[in-house]
Amino acid sequence: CSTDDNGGGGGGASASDVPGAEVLDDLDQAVEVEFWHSMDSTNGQVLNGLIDEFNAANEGRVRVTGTFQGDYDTTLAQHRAAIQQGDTANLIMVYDLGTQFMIDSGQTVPAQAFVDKDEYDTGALEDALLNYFTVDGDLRSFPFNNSTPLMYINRDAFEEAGLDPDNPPKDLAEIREFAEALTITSDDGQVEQYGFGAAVYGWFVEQFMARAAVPYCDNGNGREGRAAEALFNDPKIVEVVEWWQSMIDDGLAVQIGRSTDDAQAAFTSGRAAMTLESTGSLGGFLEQSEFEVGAGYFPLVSSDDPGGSIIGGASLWINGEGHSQEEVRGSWEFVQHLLTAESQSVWHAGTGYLAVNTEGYDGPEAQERATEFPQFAVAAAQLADSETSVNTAGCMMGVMSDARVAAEEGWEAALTTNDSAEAALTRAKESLQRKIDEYNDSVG
Ligand SMILES: O=P(O)(O)OC[C@H](O)CO
Repeated sequence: CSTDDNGGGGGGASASDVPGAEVLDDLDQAVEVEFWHSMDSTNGQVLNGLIDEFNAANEGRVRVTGTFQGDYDTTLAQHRAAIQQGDTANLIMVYDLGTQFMIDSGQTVPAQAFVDKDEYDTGALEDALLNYFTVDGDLRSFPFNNSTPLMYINRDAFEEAGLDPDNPPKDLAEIREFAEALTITSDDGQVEQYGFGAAVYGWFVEQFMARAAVPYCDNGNGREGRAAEALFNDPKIVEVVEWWQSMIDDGLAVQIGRSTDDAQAAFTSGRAAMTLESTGSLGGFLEQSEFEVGAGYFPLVSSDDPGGSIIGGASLWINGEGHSQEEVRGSWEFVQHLLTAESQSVWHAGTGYLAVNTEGYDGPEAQERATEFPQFAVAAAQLADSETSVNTAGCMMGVMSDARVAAEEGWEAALTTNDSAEAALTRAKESLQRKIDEYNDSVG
């Protein structure tokens, strides 16, 4: 989560001082490329299809082995351990929160080195994404599975409740209003369908703050200098957590906890008629739901918030340290395959992730999907509607993954103890401080 016009205050290595920055013209021997990623289920199948296609076209030259390493946190943790052991994969998918760490770690060949060497045309790549992954004027990683968060609805449930599925709720007050109509309780008092249910997921805290135009961390969201403090105990988030609590207390929302898998299951099983998730869940939702799935913009906290959303998902980093130049070249060739218009059409249509190469939207798979399911256009429209600002760029901080965990802990504590939302979030913020300080001391 970085933008060049925001200065890249977090700093880090430049394109020229990262190991392996010399990119070969071509390959003169066959190479194996180990690719660590976090895509499973529907998305994993689509990715495997793209890997197989590349391998078939490059037989005897480059062979990519993709391995699912677990969720984003787990993959990054494995990568940190691999750095210590000098045994990193050639190519790694790292989520938005790992961006600053990846830059600071100095293990990767900056994407810019490949672009410059091969005069690779980035013209078709989504501008907002290029901007997002550019720091100090250099593209640092390649966008691939990028997203914005959406409000998902069960269109059948909306129709049964007399609600218009083409107009999903836009803010917290409207979600509550809709949930009152959607919640169904049986004669014996059991809730058969909750109006709403979503995970206590720190990504949503980051997104609610962006939509309300408040920064997540200090020093211009970490872009004017290193972020030294998280700000997620902002009154806007206090309001979200209090609202969440009241939705559960009033029987309108199912209490889910921090598992996004549980939240997805609550939605696809019909237990919750509205949820919050990434556009990258759209393909899976369509596959797993027996009802018609609808999608709208991620909600505002209150109707007068300006809106905007932070780009989510992950990007691809090519490790240079400890790898031969042939492997680096092979990794780059595979990345180019993933970024073609043809691959992006398949990827977007299969998963719901943005087509990072915007020509992918014109591909046959993407066109067919768009005709059948207009929901596939919502994330791109939301991105286009988001003004680039320090808030929609997101916080740049080396311990962002710890910050997300702390925010979730504070939010969950407010839901499960007698602590007020403000007290729980403030305590969580304070518990994070030592990690921020230690990280900043370690990178100077
Ligand atoms: O579910 P994804 O891949 O869209 O990622 C969402 C968040 O950006 C992860 O930090």
